[in-house]
Amino acid sequence: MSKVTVKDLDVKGKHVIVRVDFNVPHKGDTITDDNRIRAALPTINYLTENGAKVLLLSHLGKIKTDEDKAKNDMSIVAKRLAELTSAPVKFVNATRGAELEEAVKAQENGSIVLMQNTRYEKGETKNDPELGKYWASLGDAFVEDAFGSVHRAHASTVGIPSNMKEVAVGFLVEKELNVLGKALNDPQRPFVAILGGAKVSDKIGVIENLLKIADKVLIGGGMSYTFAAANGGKIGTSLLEADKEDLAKEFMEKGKGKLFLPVDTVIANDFDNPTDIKTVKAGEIPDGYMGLDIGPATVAEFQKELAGAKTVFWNGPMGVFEKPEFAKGTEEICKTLAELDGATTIIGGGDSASAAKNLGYADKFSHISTGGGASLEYMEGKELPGVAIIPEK
Ligand SMILES: Nc1ncnc2c1ncn2[C@@H]1O[C@H](COP(=O)(O)OP(=O)(O)O)[C@@H](O)[C@H]1O
Ligand SMILES: O=C(OP(=O)(O)O)[C@H](O)COP(=O)(O)O
Repeated sequence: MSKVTVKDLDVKGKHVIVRVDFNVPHKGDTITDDNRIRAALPTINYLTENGAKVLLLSHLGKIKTDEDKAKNDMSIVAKRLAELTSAPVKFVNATRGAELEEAVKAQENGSIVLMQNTRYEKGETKNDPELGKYWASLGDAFVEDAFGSVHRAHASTVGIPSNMKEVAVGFLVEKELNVLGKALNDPQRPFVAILGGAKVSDKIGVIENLLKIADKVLIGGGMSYTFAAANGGKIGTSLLEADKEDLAKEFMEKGKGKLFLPVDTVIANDFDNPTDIKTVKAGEIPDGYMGLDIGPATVAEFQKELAGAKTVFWNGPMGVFEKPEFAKGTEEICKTLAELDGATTIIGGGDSASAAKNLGYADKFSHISTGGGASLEYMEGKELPGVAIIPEK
């Protein structure tokens, strides 16, 4: 079974609304990573080259105050998009009303209108039925290509397609579903998952599901200390979610033989100003010290478990990789994955994707998802509302 795709639509001369994820990191007016804009280009260019009149919708940032609005003006994305595509791009500083409607009406075949930030509308994140219906009225067809946002049931991701007949996924969503879907439903084995990051509570669903599906689950990062504590280890002032210790115990019980935890850890006396850094065995952290990275013995152990893997899914750094003193574990794991022979290697967005990019290994991975939250929810086995709303062929 596969979803209706943009290729199944007759788009010539039609107004096609495309929900993209242009939620790009930016400092002031400068976009610091334009990957999400580039990732949407195959769909955008296909549509313009085939004579569609394209209306692009996206959110940018989280909008609570007027200051948030000013900081997340979509016009900065319009400028970058115009540099990346040969189709004409018109930015409309409105999310509804005459200016937007007239700009859409005046479109020539093969042109693009990019609307202001969808979250300038309060009804967007509430999936206000009136808003979804109104946006749907601006087009003849709808294409869902915002993979990073398909776990959100918002007016632009779910409201619009619920009000339209001609709906499809774009090439980016199609590719993400193919790669992640293969790992989840029919992985080449051995399938090894590496999970890190700060908190167990953010990763409960994914640990649970991957313990069922993967052959091995390797756990590092801040969340590994809750497991160490649950094992009766000493963890000093490391990150601890005491209310998740029982769950960690349950995971260790269920995952016997396939769940691997750090055997050593890099510790420091202070997070902000570490003056004493050393490596100790896991569960033997002295009082007043905190664990901030996996140690070299853990790297070696994880490398052993990764040897021969045919599918790898990685989400979450192994330590506080933003600080060079505690980045080694994440760097070594990233390098190991980049060098794995004949394996499908997938990064589930977020900080692990930034780490791979910063280290210059991005092109060594089979797939780096454009969605952090979305890829995690998918790997948890959850239904993604923005995908569910698009029919199967
Ligand atoms: N041992 C640790 N102690 C404190 N924070 C940690 C530790 N290991 C990793 N982190 C932090 O976890 C954060 C990333 O976690 P998370 O958001 O769950 O990952 P991702 O974005 O890849 O899903 C990073 O900011 C990193 O510094
Ligand atoms: O950046 C995003 O999510 P991600 O950081 O989980 O990849 C998406 O654009 C969704 O944004 P949101 O979490 O504000 O709804």
